[in-house]
Amino acid sequence: MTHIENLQQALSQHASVMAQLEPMLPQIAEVAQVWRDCLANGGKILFMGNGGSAADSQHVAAEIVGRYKKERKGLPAIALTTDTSILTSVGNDYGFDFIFSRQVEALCLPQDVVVGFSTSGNSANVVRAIETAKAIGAKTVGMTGGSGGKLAALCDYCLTMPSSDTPRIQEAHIFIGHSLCDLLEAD
Ligand SMILES: O=C(CO)[C@@H](O)[C@H](O)[C@H](O)[C@H](O)COP(=O)(O)O
Ligand SMILES: [Zn+2]
Repeated sequence: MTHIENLQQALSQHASVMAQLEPMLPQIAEVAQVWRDCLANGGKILFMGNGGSAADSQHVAAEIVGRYKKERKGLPAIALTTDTSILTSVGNDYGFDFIFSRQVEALCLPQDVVVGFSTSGNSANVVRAIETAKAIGAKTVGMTGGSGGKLAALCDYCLTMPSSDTPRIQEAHIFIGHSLCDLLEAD
């Protein structure tokens, strides 16, 4: 396969995944309403994920605290992926599987929403943090791919992308992240 053919294949797989999101639009709108209700009731939204999904967590949290498109007041959202002192101390003292759950234990309130990005749906640190959020009584949202993994069964809401290819799943995740921010700012 030439390099151009390689790129054409990726582009066509990306387009196919995006086209298959259409039936999920009601589910995406439902999650947007959960986010809107949370923020209207004084809650905050916590995000987490590993690797590219850590970047997605920070990206979406930044749209909420800053702005997506509309001039408005800042809204409360935190990416649990950014504080290297917390990540290294909890990782070092308790283990990598606890880097998010410990922060959920410390920061999450029942009126909050906790969002886990995991293309496999099986990253142990995300799964454990979602379990902690549920125990607190917060609403939980999984952003996954493939079969949805463990998060699909665990989360109150799970948006599972119709692909098993990590980059294609992540590209769909950020489209949905932007769409949710769009609906957060809608009248
Ligand atoms: O961005 C990518 C691949 O596109 C990687 O950094 C990827 O996020 C990492 O391998 C993650 O550790 C995968 O974890 P997960 O999505 O299965 O939870
Ligand atoms: Zn990636």
